[in-house]
Formats: sequence, structure tokens, C-alpha cells
Amino acid sequence: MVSYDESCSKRQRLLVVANRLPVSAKRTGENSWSLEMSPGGLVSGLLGVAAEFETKWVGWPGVDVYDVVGKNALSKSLADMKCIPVFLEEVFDQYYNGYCNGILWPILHHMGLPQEDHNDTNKTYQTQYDAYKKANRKFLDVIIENYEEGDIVWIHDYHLLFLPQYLKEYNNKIKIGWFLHSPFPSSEVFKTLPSRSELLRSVLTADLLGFHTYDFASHFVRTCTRILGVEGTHEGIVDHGKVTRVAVFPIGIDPNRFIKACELPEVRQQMTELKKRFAGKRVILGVDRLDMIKGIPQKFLGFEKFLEENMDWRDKVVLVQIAVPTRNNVPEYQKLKSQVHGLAGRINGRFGSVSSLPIHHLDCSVDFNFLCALYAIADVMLVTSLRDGMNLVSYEFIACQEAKKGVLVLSEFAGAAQSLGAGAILVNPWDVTEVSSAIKEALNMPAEERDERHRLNFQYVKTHSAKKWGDDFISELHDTFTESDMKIKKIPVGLPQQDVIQRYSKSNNRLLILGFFGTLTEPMNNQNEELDLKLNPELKGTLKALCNDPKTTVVVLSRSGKNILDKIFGEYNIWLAAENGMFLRDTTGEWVTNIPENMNLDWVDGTKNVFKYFTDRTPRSFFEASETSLVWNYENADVEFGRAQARDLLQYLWAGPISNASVDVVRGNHSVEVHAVGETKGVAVGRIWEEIVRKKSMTTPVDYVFCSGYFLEKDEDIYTFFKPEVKKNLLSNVLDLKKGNYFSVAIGQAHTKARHVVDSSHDVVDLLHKLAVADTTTSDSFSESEDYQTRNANADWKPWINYVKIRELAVGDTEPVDI
Ligand SMILES: O=P(O)(O)OC[C@H]1O[C@H](O[C@H]2O[C@H](CO)[C@@H](O)[C@H](O)[C@H]2O)[C@H](O)[C@@H](O)[C@@H]1O
Ligand SMILES: O=c1ccn([C@@H]2O[C@H](COP(=O)(O)OP(=O)(O)O)[C@@H](O)[C@H]2O)c(=O)[nH]1
Repeated sequence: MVSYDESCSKRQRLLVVANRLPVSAKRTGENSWSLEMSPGGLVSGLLGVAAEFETKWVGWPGVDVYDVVGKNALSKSLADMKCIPVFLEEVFDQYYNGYCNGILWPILHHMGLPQEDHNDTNKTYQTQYDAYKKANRKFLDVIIENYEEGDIVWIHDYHLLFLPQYLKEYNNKIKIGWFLHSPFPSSEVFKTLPSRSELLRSVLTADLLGFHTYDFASHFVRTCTRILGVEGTHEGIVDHGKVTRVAVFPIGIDPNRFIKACELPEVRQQMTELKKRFAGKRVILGVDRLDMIKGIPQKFLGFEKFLEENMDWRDKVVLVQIAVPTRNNVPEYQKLKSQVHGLAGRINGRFGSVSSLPIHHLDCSVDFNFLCALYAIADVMLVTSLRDGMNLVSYEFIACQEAKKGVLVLSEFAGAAQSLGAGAILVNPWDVTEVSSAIKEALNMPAEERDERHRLNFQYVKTHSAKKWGDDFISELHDTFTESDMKIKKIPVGLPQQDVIQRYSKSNNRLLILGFFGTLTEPMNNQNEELDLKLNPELKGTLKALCNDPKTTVVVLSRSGKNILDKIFGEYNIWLAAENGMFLRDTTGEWVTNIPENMNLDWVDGTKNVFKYFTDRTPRSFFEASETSLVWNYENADVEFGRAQARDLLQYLWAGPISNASVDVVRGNHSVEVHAVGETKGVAVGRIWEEIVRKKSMTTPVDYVFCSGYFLEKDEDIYTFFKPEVKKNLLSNVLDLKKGNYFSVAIGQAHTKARHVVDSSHDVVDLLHKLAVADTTTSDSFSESEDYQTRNANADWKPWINYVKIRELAVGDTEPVDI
């Protein structure tokens, strides 16, 4: 077991949390226990990591214990091994045998969701899922008891998918890594799992997610994008600006442990005995937990075919299969046992004799030294997993084969195929003929080829150790955490609502610049509504009051066209800027063109054709066209298909209508926009400002500016135009924001040039209402329309009205937060 050096107490503390502790307990008396190593690759892999850190293990001790005396005695024995038990008691069966191994395990290994047994109402998907959640909470409780500030919590595997979320809810600052030891299936398979979204969302709250192979990681990312609609990038998953890092960390073993074991006299003795036992025969070895994913029946069928087709090998070869008992209480595993026994019996019956049996099948685990001896004397290692996260048995075999240089026949569906594929013979375990041929090739392989293949794999196993795996993961977790910490520091602060209101009421000439879509529009549920944009009904009275206030100028700056804005805002004393400011309408209702004179719009018709072509071929996408810009939107289409279509659409555009045009192409999250160069709200706002000053013959300086919207990144300069410290402002003689009466407020953007962010347009609507009532001079016109108060009096609307999120000030932020 791992040795711990007392003098290294300053090492990073690491809480390794896995369903299984590295040791399993057996009761030997009322308060005495014996501990033995737990089987499985997860434990083997992690043993190579633990010594690096001040590690404590949290996990299930392998037995159910209900009495206090027993629990205390076991906890004490485990404490000496730096292990902390989680007693799962009554939830264990439905959690472990049920949800983990009966439902999640087959799904993760592409075996599909098992049929629910409708006759057993005590054990349904739901009861197992509930037990799963309870078990995750039990793990949480134990972690909370043992957590110290600064600890890294490294969660392992599919047993604990809710733990990241529970832990972050408890303390958002805990550094959490999660690693999946099994494969992750294609999204089509994972989709069938009830509660798939909750499980994925929980995992995404961790800081770093690790997978054995690129395939598993990309399946996971794709599943998240398809099921949750989040974005997958090279970094991982991005959801509302929050990045969850996803990366590949292939696990390894501690190679020296195996290399050294093979030199031990005891092991050498066992090797001699084994060689004597199998004298005159070549040994093919299989070492697997007796699990459906390991493909033991397929292995036997392949071997049977080999014996059928190669008569001369029949009495010269033996298959030794160690089938380690596992998950005995899961019905599928019980069935598998009989199936394997049946096959071994049949093959031995067909090809065995009184003096020799072709298959030596053992339903047991073996001790470490004996395992190494078996690995060392084997001529061929046969791994036929139907799916396998990694398969460390392959690595262990190679580590023990320095002398013999035997051949590894490896399933292409094991994670190890990606790391050891160069030196192994890869097979499709479903293809018995291929397995049979691979056995033949391995047995007949010339020595030089065996040497070369072994050299390649041995080099890999030596350098890609479990220690490296752990170091890489933890170091990436540190980096990820530091990066996201820095990003948080850059996030603008929440809106100091009281300050915004007070300054508004004390100022004399105010300018409010507002976006339309996503700012003043009513909340939408579907695409059809987007085609028919409406003003948020809450705003009618509020907007009227603000627009009628002689001390306030309200401008709506939108991508929408003149007609839409006219229809919606026609009745207000408001300034309207359509098509991103290309057209401007003052409070009298007269539109003037604001398009720069030499603007070339030859590209518009061709671009429209391309947009139409892709709209026709992308269900639920649509496009909007105005005189100077076009937007193709696929937010309601299938996300993946939409993105793929967007890539194609861009190629059509570059190759055709915009190849020589002066246009900007803006790729939004779910849209592609083409507009004339320089046509952004940031540029337009300068022209609008000049026009307002001119038309109003303004002499009193504007002493308050509030600018807010749900703007695209390319329009974000709108937030900096009025910044007092930006000197480029035109007509600065009629602008006096020295007292800091400038508020730029982005809606729902984590990264923005605005000083403040709010979560949703509700926050802006709420604030506008408060501005409208803040100034007593406006109260008459406001009271004429009482839709805001009426709605607000309705309890259903209360949760968001008056709610302005106070964002936590991150270290280094100096902005005042005054609520
Ligand atoms: O704890 P059990 O239910 O008895 O199962 C044993 C372990 O099986 C799985 O192991 C996986 O981890 C290995 C190391 O990463 C990998 O090589 C192998 O392909 C996987 O099957 C399971 O993921 C573990 O949680 C279990 O402890
Ligand atoms: O009797 C045995 C035989 C094997 N193993 C170990 O079980 C692990 C199996 O790991 P692998 O990654 O191959 O598959 P898993 O069982 O984790 O799915 C290896 O480290 C083996 O050394 C074991 O504990 N007892």
C-alpha cells in the first residue's frame, strides 16, 4: 500500500473521491476488520498517484455496516491507510447494483438502456435514481466533514455524477476535478437516459473534466451541445460565459512495480512452476473482471474458431482465463457467468482430452505476485473488450514482458488501443474470424517483429505512468482554476441600482440609449414570436413617462428596420435609429437617412439568395434583411446542424457575393450577419449624438447617460463612446459626465466593454420603471398608464420585479456596488 512521508506535510492536500476505496474490508470480529486490495483498474491507476500528494481517499469500504461499533472500528482501521469510509447502508443496492451498474454502466459502454422491470415496483428507474442521489449526498456529507480550505477534490467516475454540483452548492470555491474511467458513448446512446440533462449539468459544474481518449471527450462535448444546447470549443464547454474545461488524460500504471515484481524470487519461482505446468504449450492469457464489457464470450468464440481451423495447434496451445468476480448481485452479471461457463465447457468438450484442456477458466481473483508471474510467462495476451475505458491489464502485461516479448492482441474498442495500437495486433472482437486470425498471427510472429512491437509499447508504458497521469490532471486543474479566477476578476460588476436612480433624479439633461431586441422586447418562447417582435407590455407606461420628460432624451438603437420600429414606437416621443443607425427618426416621426454616401450595397441581393438557400435547407432557421444588413439565424434549428450549415454558408458567401465587397461578417452564437463595413452601433452612436445635439439646438450639457442593451460583440463600442475618459467624443462642450453619471449596462454577457452587467432584460425594465417614478416631474404622465403597477401588484410577477442581482465583487474590482 502507499507509504506516507510524515516530513512532507506541506504537500498539496488531495481528496480522492471514488465509489471504491483502494482496500475492501472483511469483518473478522465484532470490532475487528481485515483489509485487502480492491480489484479493478481505477484502484491500480490511483495507487500510482497517491504518493505525490497529501492524499486522503473517500469511498465505500466494500461492505455494508449498520452497527456503530462496527463502523467505528472500521473507520479506525481505514484511517491508518488514509481512507475515509462512506457508509451507504440502505441505499447501496439500488445505488450501486441498480443505477450505477444496471443503468449507467451499460449506457456508458454503448449497450443501451436496459428494459425497466414493470413487475418490480420497488426497483424502478426512479427508485434507483433517487437512491443514486442519496448516495451522492452521503459522499458529500463525508467530504464536508473532512474538507480543509485549499484541498483539491478529485472525483472519479460515473458513480458520483451529482457530487460536483452538490459540492459547488456547498462551497463554490472548492477546486473540483472529475475523471471518467469508463468510455463516454455517442450522444444518440446517452440521449436515451432519463434525467440525462440533470446529470450532464451537474458534471459541468466541476472545473476540469477528464477522459481517457479523445473519442470519449468529443462524445461528451457533442452530447452536451446536442442535449443542453451549450457550446463546445477547443477549451471544453461554454455555457453563458462559464467555461468547463474538458481534456484528455490517458491513465497509466506504475510500471516499476511490475518490473520489480518480476525479479522477486517468489515470482520467479511461480514462473518456473507455471512454465513446467504448461510445458510444450504456448500460453494465451486473459485477465478480466467477469463483466459483459470485457467480451469473454467473444474471446472464447474466437479461440474456438482458431482451434477449429488450426488442427496442428490444438494440443500446443492453452487459454488461461482469470475471470475476476465482480458485481455479483446484478442479474446481467449472473447470466454472464453461466454463459461463460457453458462456452468453456463446450470448447473443452470439443477440443480437450483426458490429459489436456484448451481453456483453463478460473472464477477468482489472484494475488499480485501470481498475476505478475502469469503475465511474464504468457506468449499472447488476449484482450477482447467490447468497450473498455482503458484496460490496464494490457499495460501490466507489457510491463512484465521485458524478457519474453510476447504479443498483445487488443480490442480496438478498448481505450488502450489508442495508446498501444502501434505495438499490438488490433482486432474487432465481434469478428470471430479476425480474432482467430490474430491469435494465429501472434503465435507465429517472428522474434524480430515481436521485439519491435514490444519496444514500442514498453516505451509508452514506461513513460505514460499513473504518476504522470495524476500530475498532468492536477496541474491542468490548477491552471484551469487560475485562468477562470482571472476571468472572474475581469467580469464587470452588477448594477448599483440606487446610485443609478439617485444620479438620474439629480441631473438636468439625460440621455438614455437603449437596444430593442432582447432589451425592450417582450420575453419570447419561440421563433414565431421573434418574427413578430413586440414591446414588453410592462414598458408601455414607463416608456411614455420617460419620453415625455423634457429633461430626458430616449433613443432606441436597433438592428430592426424602420417599419418595425415605427409600428412599435410610433406613439412615443422617442428617437429611433433603425438598421444599426443607418436611418434616424426624431421625436416628430420624420426619418432621415444616415447611410454614408459612398456605401456600396451591390452584395445585398447575392447574399440574400445564399441566405434563402440555407434557410430552405435548415429547418427552423430564418433570415432578416434590411437595406444594409442581413442576418441568418439558426437558434431554433438543431444546434450541430445549424453550426455545420453556418460554416457552409460562409464558404458560399466568401466564394460568391461578398468575395470583393466591403462588408463585415459577424458570426454570432447562432447567427451569421453580413453588413456594410463599419456599420456598427458603436460607429452609428456618434452620428446619432451629433444629430440629437443639432436638432435639439442643445446648449445645456447632457449630464447623465445610461446605455444598455443585448448587443453583439461588434457593437460593443457603443459602451465606450460616452466614457468620460475617452476624449474622442464629438461635441464634448455639450457633454458633462465628469461627475461619473455614465452607466453602461450589458445584458447577460460575462465579457463586455460595459461597466456593469445584469442577468436579463427584466433588470433593465425594472430599472427604467424606477427611473420613471424617481423624478416627480414625470409622475403625472406615468400615472396615466398603470400597467406596470397593476402587473407588479400581481404576486406572480414579484420574483423578478425589484430584483437586481448583486454580483460579488471580485478581488481587485474597484467599482462601487451600492444597493
Ligand atoms: O468497483 P467495481 O464496480 O468492482 O469495478 C471496478 C472498476 O471498473 C471500472 O474500471 C475502469 O477503470 C480503469 C482505470 O481507469 C479502466 O482501465 C477500465 O477500462 C475501466 O473499466 C470502473 O470505471 C471503476 O469505477 C471500477 O472501480
Ligand atoms: O485478480 C485480479 C486480477 C486483476 N486485477 C487488477 O484489476 C485491474 C483491471 O483493470 P482494467 O483497467 O484492465 O479493467 P477494469 O477491471 O478496471 O474494468 C488491473 O489493474 C489488474 O491488475 C485484480 O485486481 N485482481
